[in-house]
Amino acid sequence: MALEGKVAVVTGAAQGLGKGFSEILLKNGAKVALLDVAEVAGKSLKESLDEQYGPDRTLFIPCDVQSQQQFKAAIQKTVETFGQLDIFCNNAGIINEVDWEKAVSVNLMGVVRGTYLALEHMNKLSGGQGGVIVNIASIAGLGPLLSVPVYTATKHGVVGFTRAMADASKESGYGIRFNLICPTFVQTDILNALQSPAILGQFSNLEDSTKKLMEQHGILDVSQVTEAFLQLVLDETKDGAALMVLSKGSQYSTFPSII
Ligand SMILES: NC(=O)C1=CN([C@@H]2O[C@H](COP(=O)(O)OP(=O)(O)OC[C@H]3O[C@@H](n4cnc5c(N)ncnc54)[C@H](O)[C@@H]3O)[C@@H](O)[C@H]2O)C=CC1
Ligand SMILES: CC/C=C\CC(=O)/C=C/C=C\C=C\C=C\[C@@H](O)[C@@H](O)C/C=C\CCC(=O)O
Repeated sequence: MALEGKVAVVTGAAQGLGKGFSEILLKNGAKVALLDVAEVAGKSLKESLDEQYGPDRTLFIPCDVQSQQQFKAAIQKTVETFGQLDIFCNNAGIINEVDWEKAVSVNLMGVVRGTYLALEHMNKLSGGQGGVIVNIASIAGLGPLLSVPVYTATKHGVVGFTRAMADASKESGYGIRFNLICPTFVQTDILNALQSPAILGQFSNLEDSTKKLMEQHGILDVSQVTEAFLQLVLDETKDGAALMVLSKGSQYSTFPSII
C-alpha cells in the first residue's frame, strides 16, 4: 500500500507513540486525523505539523475513545474532510489498576468501538475501499506483566480481538487487513505510571520487580516502534500478524495453531 493520498486516523495521537505513528504516516504522504482527549497537546501538535506539512494534511479532533458519540463524529468528520478512510490505528491506551474499569473501557472497549466504527467506512461489503487496521497492543498482550494485571488483560483482549477480526475479514471479504504491534517498554509518559501508587494501587509493591524487567528488556525509542508500524501498514502480505518490537529487533509472534 503506497501512502500518497491515503487517509489515516490515529487515536491517542497527541503525544508518545500515537504522535510517532502520525508523523511517519505524514512523512510517507498520507493525510492524518489526530484524535485525542488531550486538547491542548493535540492542538499544539497540529500547529507544529502544519508548519512542516501544511494545514491541509492533518485534522486535530478532540475525542475520547470511550464515547461512541464523539468517536463516531470524529470519524465522520475525517471522511467528510479528506473524502475517504484507508488506515486506522487504535493506539490510545492507559494504565490504571485502581480505576481498572476505565483501563478496560479505554484499552479494550475503545479498540472494539474504533474498529467497528472504522468498518462502517472501510468495509468493501458496505461500499468502502478496504484498507488496514493496526491495533497497538504490547508484549503484555502476549505474556504477563506482573504489576499491571488489568492492563495485561486488556492487551491480551486486543490481541485476541484483532486476530479474530482478521479471520472474519478474510472469510467475509471486508478487504481490510488487521494487524498488531506488540512493543516492549518504550520511552513515553505511560512509564510514569510505574512510580504512581495512585495508578498501581495494590500492585505498588511490585515497582522494583517491574524496574528489573525493564532493565532486562531495555527501553525503546518511539522511532523503533514507528518503523515497525510502517512495515505493517505497507506490507500487503501481513494480515492477522502480531509484530513484537523488542530491543533485539522486531519479530512476528507465533501462536498455537487451532486444530
Ligand atoms: N510506552 C510503552 O512502554 C508502551 C506503550 N504501549 C501502548 O502504546 C499506546 C500508546 O501509549 P504511549 O504513547 O506509550 O502513552 P502516552 O501516555 O504517552 O500516550 C497516550 C495518549 O493516549 C491519549 N489518551 C488516553 N486516554 C484516551 C482516551 N480515552 N481517548 C483518546 N485518547 C486518549 C493520551 O491523551 C495520550 O496522548 C498505548 O495503547 C499503550 O498501551 C504498548 C507497549 C509499550
Ligand atoms: C508498566 C507498563 C508500561 C508500559 C506499557 C507496556 O505495555 C509495557 C510492556 C513491557 C513489557 C512487558 C513484558 C512482559 C513480559 C513477559 O510476560 C513475556 O512473557 C512476554 C511474552 C513474549 C515476549 C517475547 C520475547 O521476549 O521474545
